[in-house]
Parts: sequence; C-alpha cells; structure tokens
Amino acid sequence: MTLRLNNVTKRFGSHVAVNHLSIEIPEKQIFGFLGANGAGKTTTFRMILGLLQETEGTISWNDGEIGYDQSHLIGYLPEERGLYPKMKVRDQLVYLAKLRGMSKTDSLKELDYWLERFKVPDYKTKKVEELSKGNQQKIQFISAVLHKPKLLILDEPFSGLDPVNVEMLKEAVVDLKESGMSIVFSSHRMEHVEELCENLCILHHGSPVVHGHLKDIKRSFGKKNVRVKADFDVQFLKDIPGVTKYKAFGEGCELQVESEEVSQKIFKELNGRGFVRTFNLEEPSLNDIFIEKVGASYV
Ligand SMILES: Nc1ncnc2c1ncn2[C@@H]1O[C@H](COP(=O)(O)OP(=O)(O)OP(=O)(O)O)[C@@H](O)[C@H]1O
Repeated sequence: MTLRLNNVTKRFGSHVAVNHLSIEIPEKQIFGFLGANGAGKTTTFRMILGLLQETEGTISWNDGEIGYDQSHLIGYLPEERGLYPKMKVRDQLVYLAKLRGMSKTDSLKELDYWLERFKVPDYKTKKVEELSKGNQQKIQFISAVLHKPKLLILDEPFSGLDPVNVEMLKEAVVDLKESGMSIVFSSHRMEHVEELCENLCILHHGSPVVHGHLKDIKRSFGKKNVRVKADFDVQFLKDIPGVTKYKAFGEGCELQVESEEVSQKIFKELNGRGFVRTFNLEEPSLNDIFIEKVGASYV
C-alpha cells in the first residue's frame, strides 16, 4: 500500500498553505515531515485524511482514492489532542475502535496489550482527565493504532513527553513500521526524524525545499563538519580557505567545511603543532541542513 501525493496544492483564499507537493510513502516506511510553524504540515495531513479538499493535485492510496470513509484504514494522532476528558479510557477507546469497524472483544484485547506495553495497565478504568498530559498522549497514541490501521499519521507525537516515554513511543513506532504500516510523522525535533526516517521532506512556506532519502540529502548537501580537540590553540583553523563556520568550545572547535579536501588540509595543518586528542569528520546533521534551507525564518 503506497500513499502518493501528486503535485498537491492547497490555497486558503489567496494564501498558499501547500505548494506543489509530491511525495510517496510505501508500506513499511516512516516518512518524516519537517517545517517551521505554519509551513503546511497539518494542512497536508488534513488533506490526506479527507478533512480538507486539495485545491490542485491528487492524493491516492494504492492507486485508489483516499478519504474520510476509509477511516478504518487510517490512524491519526492530531496535534491538538482530542479525547473526552470525562470518559473512562476503556469506554472511550473501545467506542472509537468500534467506529472504525473493530469488535469489542478485539479492541479490549488490543487495549490490554498496549496498556501493558506502555506500563499503564491500571489506567484502563480511569477517566482521561485524571491522567497527566504525557499519559493522556500515550492513550491518544493507543487510540490512533488500536484498530490496526494501514496508514498512520502522527502530528508531533513526541511533544510534551519525558525521555523515557519518548523512547517507549519510538520503539512502538518502529515495531508498527516493521509490521507493515506506512507511517508519516511531523516533528520539530531533527534528531527524532534522523533516527526514525529513511525519507523525509522539509516544507518551507508550503513548498518542499528538501525531499528524498536522508543519506542522499546529506551527501548532496556537500558540506561536512569537523570536530577538533587539541592541547594547543586551534583558532588559526578558521582562516583556512573552505572553512565556512567556526565554533570554539572547551579544548577545541567545531568547523563546517566545504569539502572533504578542506578537512584533509586541516588535518595536515594540525600536524606537528602538538597533541591532537580528537579529529572527527562527520556528515552534516539534519539540523544543519534544516537551518541552511529554512534559515532565519525558523522560529
Ligand atoms: N482553515 C484555514 N484557513 C486559513 N488559513 C489556514 C487554515 N488552516 C491553516 N491555514 C494557514 O495555512 C498555513 C499552514 O498551516 P499548518 O497548520 O498546516 O502549518 P504547520 O506546518 O502544521 O504548523 P505548526 O508546526 O505550527 O503546527 C498557515 O499559514 C496557516 O495560518
């Protein structure tokens, strides 16, 4: 099952929220969707879900139409979480699963599995409002996956969670991918995307400015990072041609260089000056790429 967005544009009046977006998300894949606030991520999700109609372009799933009537095949964790505060977790989740075509017996079995997995089995009979925000989010995540959808859309799934819960949710997302789900998720945290996604897209004012395989994106970015720690002053490195950024820290510095050749030159220049404790040549981080592409307008 592949989700395809073909040249999708969404306008609200004269405002272009999503501009000529084309992406493909096959099964068994986690696709990362990045962008500053207001870049168009949630609008794209709403179009995929059939809650908004695209102005131009097409969205298909397995070459057929995708929309609201296929909600049993789609799981959605919205950015603005929406559980009923006064309802008990069990009653609420069984009800939502029923709307998506699941029997009570099956949904209770799945619910037990997830509550155990997330180490909160005793929340079953609690009202949602009795739970902390982070724990409510875990319950909302369960409600998005309980009916075993084929396509899972997660809008900022890790926001507001403590590090232990972030890891727990990440593991769950990877397992769901392994089980065959197509997963698309948005995040402002580059390291989460870097860890989970092979493919990604960065939206900037609605337009895709970076799109593709993470490794290819890093390779094509060209620039690399060099980290040096030494027992002598390394400030002179910032004047080497091809060094585009210099940041001093503790006993060394971090440099951005235009190419591998520049890093070789740095390596040679360090030779004979004293003891070099660390010399690392690293791929650019997704954060570097994001900042360069989206730049100062990222808030
Ligand atoms: N119903 C609407 N009517 C008019 N404009 C809208 C509507 N929904 C979204 N927009 C505008 O479309 C743009 C994209 O918004 P969207 O919510 O998709 O961004 P986002 O990338 O999800 O942002 P965030 O990271 O803050 O959640 C914004 O400029 C927003 O103001």
